[in-house]
Amino acid sequence: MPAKYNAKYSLRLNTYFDGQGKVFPALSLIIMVIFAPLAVKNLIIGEYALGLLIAIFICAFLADSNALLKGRALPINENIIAILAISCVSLTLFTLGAGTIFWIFPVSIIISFSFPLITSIIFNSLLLLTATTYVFLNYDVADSLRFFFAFLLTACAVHLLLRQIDALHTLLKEESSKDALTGALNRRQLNLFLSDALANKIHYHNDSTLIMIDVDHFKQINDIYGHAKGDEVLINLVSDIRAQIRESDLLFRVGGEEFVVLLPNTQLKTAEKVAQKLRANIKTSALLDNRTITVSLGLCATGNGLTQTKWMSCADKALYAAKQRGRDRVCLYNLNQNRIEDVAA
Ligand SMILES: Nc1nc2c(ncn2[C@@H]2O[C@H](COP(=O)(O)OP(=O)(O)OP(=O)(O)O)[C@@H](O)[C@H]2O)c(=O)[nH]1
Repeated sequence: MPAKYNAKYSLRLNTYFDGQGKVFPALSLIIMVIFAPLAVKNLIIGEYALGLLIAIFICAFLADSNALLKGRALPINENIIAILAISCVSLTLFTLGAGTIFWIFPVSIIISFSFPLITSIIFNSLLLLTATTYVFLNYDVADSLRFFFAFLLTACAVHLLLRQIDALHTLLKEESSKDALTGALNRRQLNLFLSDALANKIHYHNDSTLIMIDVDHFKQINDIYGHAKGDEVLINLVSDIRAQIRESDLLFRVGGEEFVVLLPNTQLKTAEKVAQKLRANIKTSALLDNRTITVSLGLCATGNGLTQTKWMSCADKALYAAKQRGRDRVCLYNLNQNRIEDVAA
């Protein structure tokens, strides 16, 4: 996956929504409604320290939520927010008494949803320790045990639920990034990776090369052998290309019988050899019994001032030229001289 997906947001709950930052602002509204009156109440009854702590927690949470909503880095570390929340509910429990013990549960659930597993175990253990200590000091051992296991059961149930959500989320992301027929990455992914490759060129001067591949006379294959056989050819073609390229190279399906291979950190000269290898290999592969299938390929490497659209259009022009010049060949778009050249076999 491109770095874009993970870089900005470390909060678990937010990653389910692709970092759109809408979950925490909603939570902050709920926290305002619940915690603001509690802060005011404590200040009125003279519990200034607790009142102030709750007010600080609300402000910190609002600041982070606002940053998430605007797509900025968190001004206050999320671990500090969690420690503030734990301190607030624990101190409230010790100050206002057993009636406030119920707040431990929603705070624990929010922590589980927000933090990676190990961090949430640490924070929840802290919460459990302080609350059980309160019950033990004010009630008896049996009540302490009852509370301890009720909390543990809640935490385990939430954890199991989160594992399911995580698995489904991963599956959904994978499915939505791939073409259903061939399993190649889809066009949306191509746009993300192209912009990463262009950024790489701008910041680190690393070249990448785009190879556009189109099956020759594919309509004939469909017409003669049927659509199902045509599909089979596309599936075989993808596994054939995959077998020829490196792990770090990326294969996308961008149209019916049109594919793109992105070779990150690869200069044009190397890409020319890869393209010729792909062409020769596909020609000799048994993609469809008794029939030789060929492809035409268009190449374009990153250049200065290149945009995503221009990059794709130059590779497309090279592919079009390869078709025009007789198919089963590789052409490249020379950005320096703005012209299309044949790539020697
Ligand atoms: N089997 C199958 N066929 C598809 C799929 N997507 C598009 N096609 C077919 O691919 C064919 C593409 O035909 P054209 O664009 O005319 O290109 P071509 O016949 O390959 O000719 P050249 O590209 O000029 O060599 C069309 O007949 C489409 O119906 C698909 O998912 N499966």
